[in-house]
Amino acid sequence: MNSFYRDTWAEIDLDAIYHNVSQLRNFLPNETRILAVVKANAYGHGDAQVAKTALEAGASYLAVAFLDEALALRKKGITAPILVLGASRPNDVHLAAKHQITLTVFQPEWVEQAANLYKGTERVRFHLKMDTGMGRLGVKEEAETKRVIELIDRHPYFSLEGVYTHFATADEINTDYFSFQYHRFLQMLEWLPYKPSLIHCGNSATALRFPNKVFNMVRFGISMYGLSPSPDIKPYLPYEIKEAFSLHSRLVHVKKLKPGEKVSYGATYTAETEQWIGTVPIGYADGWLRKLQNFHVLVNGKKAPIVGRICMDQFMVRLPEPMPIGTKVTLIGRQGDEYISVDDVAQYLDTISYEVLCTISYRVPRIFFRNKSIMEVRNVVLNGNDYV
Ligand SMILES: Cc1ncc(COP(=O)(O)O)c(CNc2conc2O)c1O
Repeated sequence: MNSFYRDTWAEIDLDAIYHNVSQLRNFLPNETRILAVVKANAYGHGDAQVAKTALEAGASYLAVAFLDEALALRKKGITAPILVLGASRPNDVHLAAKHQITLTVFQPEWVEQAANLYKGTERVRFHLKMDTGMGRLGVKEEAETKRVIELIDRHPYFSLEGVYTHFATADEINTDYFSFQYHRFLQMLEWLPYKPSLIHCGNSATALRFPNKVFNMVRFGISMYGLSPSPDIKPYLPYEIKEAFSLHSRLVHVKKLKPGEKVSYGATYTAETEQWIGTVPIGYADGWLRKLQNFHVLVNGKKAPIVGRICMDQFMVRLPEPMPIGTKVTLIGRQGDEYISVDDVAQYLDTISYEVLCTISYRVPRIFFRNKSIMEVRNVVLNGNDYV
């Protein structure tokens, strides 16, 4: 088990991941498959570890953003089907074939180029992306849709396994645009000369709010990590989900400031009274962003304000009382009766939980807990990303 040499770490509760996926498994009809979205290092939680846990809990498909992420999972021994949700290059189709990775298609020209370039005899699976109103990727017209399918079917080793769309507003209270996209999807599905085996449209919000509108597979992301797709729909979630991510550090320096003394770059903070200041070894290069100045962390179960500018690798807090070096600091998570959620950090930053999670950088080692005990430590700084 490799270690780390700065007292800052993230804790990933894989039991929470297992709980969230198995709850969805019980919530959905038995025939509806669960695809676990593990792109962006599983939203910062650890791609292979989350993938394995989600598969144990009932997921049967995985999804990533681009081909490199899929190849990385294969290198780490993941053999389950993987869908690349984003664009890929026609000349990389041989890699998808070799590693049994499913690609998203949405341009006739792409399929034509891939068919001309691919000389292998291994099967390549595709999911056709339909743009029903997300305005990002996908076919929009009947002619291009039929052309893509015709070109796939014409190739001896290409096969259309799935068709899908993505909703722009499934996490909003108002469902007008959601309904517009859903009905557009129904219309566009009528263009297909046949129904592929997998039809999917639902992200977490759709799966949890409209389980009867997901066809036969859901793409489960944010709520697998225990977070509501948005604060607005949190009261309407059908069952309890558990946050899997927490972030911790330890005080490395404690000092008493006299009135008038300053803290950090720009000397923007001035002690008005005699007070105790602690230094915490995590900064914006770890994804703990400068805009979090004046937010708070937890020390000895109490809130401690972040004072002065956040530095690249450290920040300072005003302590409620003198504390020893090594005192645990919780930036996201629980101490006693106090809790700082990913959503609290997102709200303070005027962003969303997804971005907070994905921003905690590779510099922060991840400690993985399963059955409430440490199963591994992943330190990318020291061991690179190939560490399994
Ligand atoms: C195509 C697609 N399907 C499913 C999901 C999972 O959604 P969920 O995490 O809400 O369950 C995403 C998330 N994609 C993004 C989430 O934030 N920005 C994105 O591009 C996605 O892009």
